[in-house]
Amino acid sequence: MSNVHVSPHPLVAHKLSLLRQASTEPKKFRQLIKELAALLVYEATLDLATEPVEIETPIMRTTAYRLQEKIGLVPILRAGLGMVEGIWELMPSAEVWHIGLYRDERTLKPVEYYNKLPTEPTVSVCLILDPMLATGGSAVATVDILKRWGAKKIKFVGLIAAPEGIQAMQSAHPDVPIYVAHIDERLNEHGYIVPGLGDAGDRQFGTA
Ligand SMILES: O=P(O)(O)OC[C@H]1O[C@H](OP(=O)(O)OP(=O)(O)O)[C@H](O)[C@@H]1O
Ligand SMILES: O=c1cc[nH]c(=O)[nH]1
Ligand SMILES: [Mg+2]
Repeated sequence: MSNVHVSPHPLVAHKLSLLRQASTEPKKFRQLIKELAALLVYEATLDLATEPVEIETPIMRTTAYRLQEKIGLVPILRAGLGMVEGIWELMPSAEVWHIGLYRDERTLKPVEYYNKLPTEPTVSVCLILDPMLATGGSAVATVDILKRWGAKKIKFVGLIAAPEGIQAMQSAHPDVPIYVAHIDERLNEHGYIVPGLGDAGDRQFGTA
């Protein structure tokens, strides 16, 4: 589990408790996803490389540090979309590359329906965004796509994971660190995370 990071932050726990509640309506749900994504990405980017840059403050010339790496945000449609905005506010120069996958309700296997990655990787770090890591099928498929594309450094940033999803990611892609707010108990017979929060896409987009 050394590559799995569960946020220790009390604000994350607090906001997650609000997000889980069935009574939280879509507008509030979207706001919480945005805020949680920003808090989690702070933890997921602690090891990004910086480089020195000479700058002029109003007082004197000095050496400051700027990000050296080009970051790509890769939201898995639909539910991952809600995580983009909060992170983009912190990293406005990040590129956003969408991957469209839905989980077949019967087989629980991911079905790809959208991929508009350019032919060559344009970023040095890819942050996959998806609130839910359930069986792990969607996350594993997205890492497969990004690795085939040529991405070298990939991280997964989510909100709630099931032990089954962590296990699947770690056996398929042990090199990809996982950042989440919480690891829940298990999956139910429909592949939903228990206790979870229900369907993250439906709850954001009001389609339940
Ligand atoms: O780990 P897995 O078992 O693959 O499940 C997780 C996936 O399921 C949800 O997407 P869903 O298929 O509901 O699509 P949606 O975001 O369009 O609602 C979720 O946002 C993940 O992408
Ligand atoms: O609990 C789950 C599992 C998959 N997708 C969701 O949105 N929620
Ligand atoms: Mg869904």
